[in-house]
Amino acid sequence: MTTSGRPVKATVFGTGSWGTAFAMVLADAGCDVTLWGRRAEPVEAVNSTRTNPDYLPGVELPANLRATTDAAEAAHDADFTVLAVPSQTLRENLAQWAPLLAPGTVLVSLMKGVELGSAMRMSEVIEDVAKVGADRVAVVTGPNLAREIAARMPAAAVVACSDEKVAQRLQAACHAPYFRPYTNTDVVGCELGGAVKNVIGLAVGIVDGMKLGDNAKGSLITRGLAETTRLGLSMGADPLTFSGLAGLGDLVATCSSPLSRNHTFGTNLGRGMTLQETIAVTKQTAEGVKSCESVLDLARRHGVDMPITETVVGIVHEGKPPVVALKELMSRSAKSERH
Ligand SMILES: NC(=O)C1=CN([C@@H]2O[C@H](COP(=O)(O)OP(=O)(O)OC[C@H]3O[C@@H](n4cnc5c(N)ncnc54)[C@H](O)[C@@H]3O)[C@@H](O)[C@H]2O)C=CC1
Ligand SMILES: O=C(CO)COP(=O)(O)O
Repeated sequence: MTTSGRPVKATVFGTGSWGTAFAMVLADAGCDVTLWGRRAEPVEAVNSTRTNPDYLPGVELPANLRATTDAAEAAHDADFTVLAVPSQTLRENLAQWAPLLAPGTVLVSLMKGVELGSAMRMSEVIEDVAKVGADRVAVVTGPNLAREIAARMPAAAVVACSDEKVAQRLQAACHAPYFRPYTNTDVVGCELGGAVKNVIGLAVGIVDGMKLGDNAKGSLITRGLAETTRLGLSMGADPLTFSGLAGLGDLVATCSSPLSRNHTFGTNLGRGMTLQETIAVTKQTAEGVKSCESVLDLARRHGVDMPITETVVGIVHEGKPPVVALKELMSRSAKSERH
């Protein structure tokens, strides 16, 4: 309930896997939820059959969740405006929605990417486009594979906002029996954890596809977290964030799960599929494919060495064969683990 005595109103823009699953979490936590979709078909399916067959087949959605294609209707009066579109289209999408936003609404990013060109994190894009301060922007992240959440399997998550009180309000709004959110005020670290783990997930997928074993996987996860932490430190993040849900937690889930699109994308490449073939069989957003370039851009702007990210860019965008890329990664000059 809000202080005015009515249920918390949340709107989720994006009827993809995570947008729909998180709308379900909010509804199960007692919010009055509206889901906005650009296509009429999934919106009608949500309203008439309580399903979203394209993105969450077999999942029955709660009754206190309705969908619309009308952005003004969706945005009206929302306490929380949740954004769940691909990272690279957020700027263009939000520019259309910004004039419709409810005064005082908190904008919540579900996205795990970095904008190409500007190298901006999603919360920065939101502040820029919606012209709101950091205290009105929150991030939800952590080990939250949408299909598991939609099956109401247990998970913890992080809700991050520079204003702890806002994070606590969002925490209360999305705390469902199977979804346990923790607050954090380190927005930079939480966002970097999510965006970079998609890149490391691609690398681990490639190694899995090449059947290189679990030592290789453990090594990549650990060194992947080391380079994420290096980048985070250079950008003012709290290093502890990376050993939490937004860092290690998310990395472990993605790198072990066949449900992860980034991991699966990498596995297909590692098995020998070409980039074009892999893109053709990938029906949903695998953010790391584009964000590996913007993460590398960010690393270069901050003078940080990110060899695994660089290797992924080489394979995904420069046509480097995985065997060659791996050989180069392994033959880098010897270093201290603290580097
Ligand atoms: N699926 C998952 O398990 C999780 C995903 N995320 C993040 O959530 C974000 C959204 O991912 P998903 O919902 O999984 O993606 P998805 O691929 O399942 O859905 C994307 C949604 O965006 C819409 N869309 C695509 N292009 C668009 C455009 N140009 N304009 C407006 N809408 C457009 C699609 O119609 C769809 O509704 C990503 O940043 C992802 O990294 C975060 C945690 C879990
Ligand atoms: O971020 C995710 C889980 O927390 C989902 O990962 P994928 O985008 O790789 O499916």
